[in-house]
Order: sequence, then C-alpha cells, then structure tokens
Amino acid sequence: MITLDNLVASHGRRPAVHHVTGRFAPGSLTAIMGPNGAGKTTLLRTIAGLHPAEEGRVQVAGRIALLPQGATMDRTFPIACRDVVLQGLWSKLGAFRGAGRAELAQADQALGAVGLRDFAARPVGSLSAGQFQRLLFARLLLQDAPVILLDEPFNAVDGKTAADLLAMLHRWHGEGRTIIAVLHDLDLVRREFPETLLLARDPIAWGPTAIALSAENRLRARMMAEHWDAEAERCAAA
Ligand SMILES: Nc1ncnc2c1ncn2[C@@H]1O[C@H](COP(=O)(O)OP(=O)(O)OP(=O)(O)O)[C@@H](O)[C@H]1O
Repeated sequence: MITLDNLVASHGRRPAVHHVTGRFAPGSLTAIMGPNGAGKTTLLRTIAGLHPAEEGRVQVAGRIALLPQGATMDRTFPIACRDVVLQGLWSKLGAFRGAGRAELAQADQALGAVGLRDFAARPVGSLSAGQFQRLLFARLLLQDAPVILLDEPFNAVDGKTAADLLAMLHRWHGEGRTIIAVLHDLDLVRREFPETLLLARDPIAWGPTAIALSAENRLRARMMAEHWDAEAERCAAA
C-alpha cells in the first residue's frame, strides 16, 4: 500500500504538487493523468523517494521499481543493453559483486521477453526510442518489485510495442503488484486502468476512472492549468 498524507512537493520555491492525500491500494492499477506541468512526474519521483516531500508524508510498503521518462535518460553513455538490464539487480548485487552466470542468464531471458534477444551486446545508444523503452521494461522485470511506477511508459512506441508492454503491465497487475502509471492517452486509460488520480498540482479527483475522468473533472483540471502562476512561490494553502 502507498499512502500520501497532505503531500506537498516543490522545485526550489516553486510548488509542483499540492496537498495530496489518499492511498493506492495493494494490487491496484492506477493512472495519473493531468495537463502538462501538473506535477505528475514530481509526484511519481516523490513516491519513489527521489524527490523530497516539502510537507506531509509518503508511506510505501514494499520495494519500488521506477520506469523513468525515456526522454530524460542519457543514452550517450557507452553501455551495453545487457548491462542496463543488469542494473535491475542492483539492490541484490550492490556495487562490488559482479553478475554471475545465473544473473547473466536472467538478463538474457528478460531481453528475450521484451523481444530484444539479439541486442545483449549492442550499445544502448544504438537503440531506437521504442527499443529503448522495451529495454527499460526488461530492467523492470529483473527488479521484480511489488510496486511499479511508470512515467509515460508508452511514449514514442508503435502500436505493437505498446500492446506488448501493456500486456506485461497487466501480467504484473495479475500477479498482485501495485502499478501506477503517468499517462496522457485518455482512451487508453479509460479502457485499461480501473483507477485514476487526476492531478492539476492539486488533486482534482481520485477513484474509479469513469468518475475521476468525467467531463466536469477534466474541465476543472484544464481551468486550473490555465490559471497557474508560473512565478508563484508557495501554494496558497501552505
Ligand atoms: N527540475 C526542475 N526544476 C525546476 N522546476 C521543475 C523541475 N522539474 C519540474 N519542474 C516544474 O514543476 C512543475 C511540475 O512538473 P512535472 O514534470 O512534475 O509535471 P508533469 O505533470 O509531469 O508534466 P508533463 O505532463 O509536461 O510531463 C512544472 O511547472 C515544471 O516546470
């Protein structure tokens, strides 16, 4: 379970997430939706412990795996695909233990599972955006975490790749893992995600997707976005 209690997160003195309270139930499958700049990535990173909570609290039961926004990752570093996947075993191997035969086999199996069997030795910089997204999913497979956070996981991928990755996500959900994904595709979310948190820095709605993404709530989110003060230094209620 993940509990947010009056959570506020900022960048410098600029507020990004305002007073969010609620819970992601164990085994739930939730989309986070909202306009650009709504604080979705900031919220995900705060849940993952990569960004500090300025106020309030995040409580997480269980290990977290995060799929970051692909576009934000440096792919010029000369590292082979298999080594990127092996990063998924970081919590098990630590900094000083190299991967043994079993771990290498695990990495190759994960590459095969995402359709990148022949890519093990390829430098990561040579992958297309969609192939790179598949690679990040292979790393998630090795992380084997009960809580999985995904930031725009289907960005820059074709229909077939999106369908394959979505199937993987549903398999994880079927295994009882808690899944939270930041998404922009309204139809996809309505079709595939039972729960939604609609965020516009403030929480607009959080619950069953059909209700959370009602026309009225979406309009409220858009209106909030239109009235954000880019120079505001603190949220009004703080
Ligand atoms: N590193 C940073 N430094 C300063 N401000 C930041 C930083 N990252 C995000 N912000 C600001 O925080 C606010 C929320 O950003 P965030 O990336 O969380 O939004 P988002 O909902 O994920 O947006 P998008 O849909 O465009 O990806 C934005 O106004 C953004 O400009």
